[in-house]
Amino acid sequence: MGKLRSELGPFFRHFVPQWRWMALGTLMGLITVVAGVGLLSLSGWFISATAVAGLNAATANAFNFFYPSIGVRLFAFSRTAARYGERIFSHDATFRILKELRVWFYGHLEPLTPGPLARFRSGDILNRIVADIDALDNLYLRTLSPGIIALCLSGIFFMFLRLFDPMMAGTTLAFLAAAGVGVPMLAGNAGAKTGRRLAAQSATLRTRIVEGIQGMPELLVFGAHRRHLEAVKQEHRALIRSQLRMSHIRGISAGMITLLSGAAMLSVLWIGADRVGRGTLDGPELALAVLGVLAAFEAVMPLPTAFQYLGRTREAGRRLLEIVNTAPEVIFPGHSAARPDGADVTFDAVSFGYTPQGPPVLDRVRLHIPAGQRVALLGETGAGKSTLANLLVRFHDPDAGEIRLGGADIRCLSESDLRGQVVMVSQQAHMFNASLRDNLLIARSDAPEADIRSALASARLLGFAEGLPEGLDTWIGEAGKRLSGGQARRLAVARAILRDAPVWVLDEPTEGLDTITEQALMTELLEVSAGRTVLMITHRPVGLHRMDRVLVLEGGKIRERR
Ligand SMILES: Nc1ncnc2c1ncn2[C@@H]1O[C@H](COP(=O)(O)OP(=O)(O)OP(=O)(O)O)[C@@H](O)[C@H]1O
Repeated sequence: MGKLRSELGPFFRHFVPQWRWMALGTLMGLITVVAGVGLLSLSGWFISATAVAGLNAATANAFNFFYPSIGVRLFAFSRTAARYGERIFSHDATFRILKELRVWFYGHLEPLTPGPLARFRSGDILNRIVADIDALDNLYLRTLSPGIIALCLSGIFFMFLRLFDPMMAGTTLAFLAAAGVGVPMLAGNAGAKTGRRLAAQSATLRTRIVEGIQGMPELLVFGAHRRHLEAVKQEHRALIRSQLRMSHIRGISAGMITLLSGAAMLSVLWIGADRVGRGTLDGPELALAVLGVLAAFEAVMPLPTAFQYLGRTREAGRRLLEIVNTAPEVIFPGHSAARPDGADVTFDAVSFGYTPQGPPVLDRVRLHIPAGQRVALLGETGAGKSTLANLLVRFHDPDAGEIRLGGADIRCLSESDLRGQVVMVSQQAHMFNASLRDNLLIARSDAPEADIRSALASARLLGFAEGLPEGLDTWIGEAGKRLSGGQARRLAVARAILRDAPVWVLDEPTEGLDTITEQALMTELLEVSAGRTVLMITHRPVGLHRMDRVLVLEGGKIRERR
């Protein structure tokens, strides 16, 4: 129970704001089953009473057909209306809760980027935010609400039957308890392991499929697509085996409920027949009780499946909490505790390593870039240049030392203040599956057309953009696939230009460009970056002579190039 609470408890907090819709949905569900019981028992009583009354001309004339037939119509109508209302309110509540949960989960994902999130595969994260959150609908829609409905209905029906005969009422309650508590517990136990497996297996399958689609060109070129397909098939087979087992459990528990409802009817019929024989109950009342019992079992019918899938829901909850409970590497203060005075950048004895065991990537790095100075940073591949850039935008924090911007420790700056000061063009700048214009507007959503065009012109991309079929509104495809590598790079540079921040970090901005475009872009970059503080990581000699300083990162330390 304690484990259940720790696995699912954190999610219930998000249920509270929706309690009105949830209560309304549950109330409607209760009215539906009560009306079902009323409809069937009253109809049974009405038909039998009419038949009995018809046996004798005197009673036939005195029999009131009017009120019972109104009652039947009323129950039929209210059942239909309440069922409709129940679907609307309970689903509305569920979707609102899922929306809340998704936003909450996304809020926890953001600070984990890129550090701790790198441990997870993107398909897996997608699965958590979509399928695992969807699986939580089981909690209210299939467990909590039907559970409350079944409990209330059992109580109401017990009190009602007691009016006719306590023994019939007690027997029915015992059968309802067996069907509403016993069978769900059995189903819950039987489905717990498989349910957990089911959640894990569908996550693995989805992840593999997403990875297969992302890596399709590689798989095809290296002829590994058949092997990949075979792995997908195997995972699919395992998933089907689990689903089959869950279907068996579902079938068996539905059969058990049907059996119990039949046994309950027979028992009530048995007891009732005895009462009719003794004259304490009349025939139509017996029909009322027996058919009422049949209808009452509708309330417990959904419970075994809900409990059977609780294992899957718990696994989904565990997978979500695994991310939610991961501590972010970097925490920004809500408000800046200091204001940068200028745009000079200082690395003060900064050390950093990705793992505590290995040698540090940066070892007590000292670097001061005065405001407005442009610095090139060279170094062998793997030397730690991108790491240094990532520290400046706080993708990670140093293990030791301090990074200052305008004299202020960047850890004192709020996220928006830091982002407003430092812009980075990373090596793998992501292009969104949107128009070229939208890809630029993520840098400055209110940028006027003139600024967008000027940024594109500076990045040597305006001619190309204007030549596209729909100009700047042309869709650039998934991850910018409809752009060449060099065009995507220039678009990333155009973004930085549009952002207009005082400090620029450019991680190999001219990588993938031909020499002429590279030289033109460098010239333009040096022009538009005039007056800004620039840290440019590069492997290429182009434009180095026009930088204020050229530094080399080697063995975790920085030295001036001679
Ligand atoms: N997220 C990470 N987790 C663990 N190690 C990492 C991570 N990112 C980089 N490294 C390691 O840190 C070291 C420095 O990497 P970094 O990307 O900073 O080098 P770089 O100088 O920018 O290389 P390149 O010129 O090839 O881009 C490398 O040994 C790399 O394997």
